[in-house]
Amino acid sequence: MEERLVAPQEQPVDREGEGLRPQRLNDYIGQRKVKENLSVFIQAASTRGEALDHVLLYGPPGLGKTTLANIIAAEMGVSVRTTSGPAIERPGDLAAILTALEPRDVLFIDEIHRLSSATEEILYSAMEDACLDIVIGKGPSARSIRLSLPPFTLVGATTRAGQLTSPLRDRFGVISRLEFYEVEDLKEIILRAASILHLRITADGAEEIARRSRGTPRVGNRLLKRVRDFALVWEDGTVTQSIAKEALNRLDVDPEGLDQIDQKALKTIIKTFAGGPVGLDTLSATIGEESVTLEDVVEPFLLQMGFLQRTPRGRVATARAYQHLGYPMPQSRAETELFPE
Ligand SMILES: Nc1ncnc2c1ncn2[C@@H]1O[C@H](COP(=O)(O)OP(=O)(O)OP(=O)(O)O)[C@@H](O)[C@H]1O
Ligand SMILES: [Mg+2]
Repeated sequence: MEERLVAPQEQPVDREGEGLRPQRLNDYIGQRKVKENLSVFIQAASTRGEALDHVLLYGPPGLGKTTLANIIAAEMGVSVRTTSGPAIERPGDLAAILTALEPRDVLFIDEIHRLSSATEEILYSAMEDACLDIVIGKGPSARSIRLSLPPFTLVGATTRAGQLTSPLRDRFGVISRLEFYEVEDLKEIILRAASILHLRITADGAEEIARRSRGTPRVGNRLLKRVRDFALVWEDGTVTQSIAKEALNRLDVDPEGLDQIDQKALKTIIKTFAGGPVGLDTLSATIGEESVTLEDVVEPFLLQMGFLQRTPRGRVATARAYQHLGYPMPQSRAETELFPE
């Protein structure tokens, strides 16, 4: 399958815009609560000359977890060592990383829910007591030695907080959930990106792209780069609202940011399953998408936007979905929505 223009996961086109990643907390737009809290904790830890407490960042892809991890290190004035759950194959790999840290450094572990359990256990004492228990040798002659570590900050990121074990989750002092961005914040992010890329863009042009970006900065930056090409070929290069509309319609990103897969999912629920409820597996088999794709990347956004509801009996299309796609809502269903059981 061709990659979706609105997929929140990272694509090669996103990496050429590395310069767009904000470096300091002040340039990090939106997520006010998360930012304000972190800023207090960072100032307090800096004033005491201590390492910042361990921080867990969770939320859907593309909302700025990796960006924030790097910002935390920059604000603390320390180095960041980056790795990921699947990259750490053996406990020894993690031990090597930990012992090489300088005092107060940040260790960023992306996809932390994918650590092996043996590796995770090493982390427990490292996080809690800043020490490592290593077993040397095998069998009866095996012995355990304890190494002490410099104080450090673990920043963990995950899209699936539910998959974290509770002993690991409990060892984070700060747990921050990133939310989908408001249109106003995305607009600001897009204006900022345009200025870094030396693009001319109108305020309503930025807003049009923002509305279609699924609450996700990564998608916003990607759509901006696409629209830029149309602006250059069709007009004088300035991204205006009409160019943004026209370009994104052509690219099958609708006014609310839904693409063909989202539309297909909703239309199938409405037409084939009379509005639902329908189980995730049945739905994914009918539209020919994997159920993990549906659950991880299609559904969160449709739920957030109020196009879809999750009920114990399955997924249901809302009145808003009927309206957006231009289908009349059957009378019987309109009543259940007005008077839910
Ligand atoms: N608050 C923000 N302000 C401005 N730009 C942002 C913000 N958050 C994210 N971005 C932009 O979005 C891009 C994607 O963010 P990032 O890589 O941090 O997401 P992520 O949450 O780590 O995603 P994943 O779950 O896929 O790892 C960044 O390169 C940056 O350009
Ligand atoms: Mg990331």
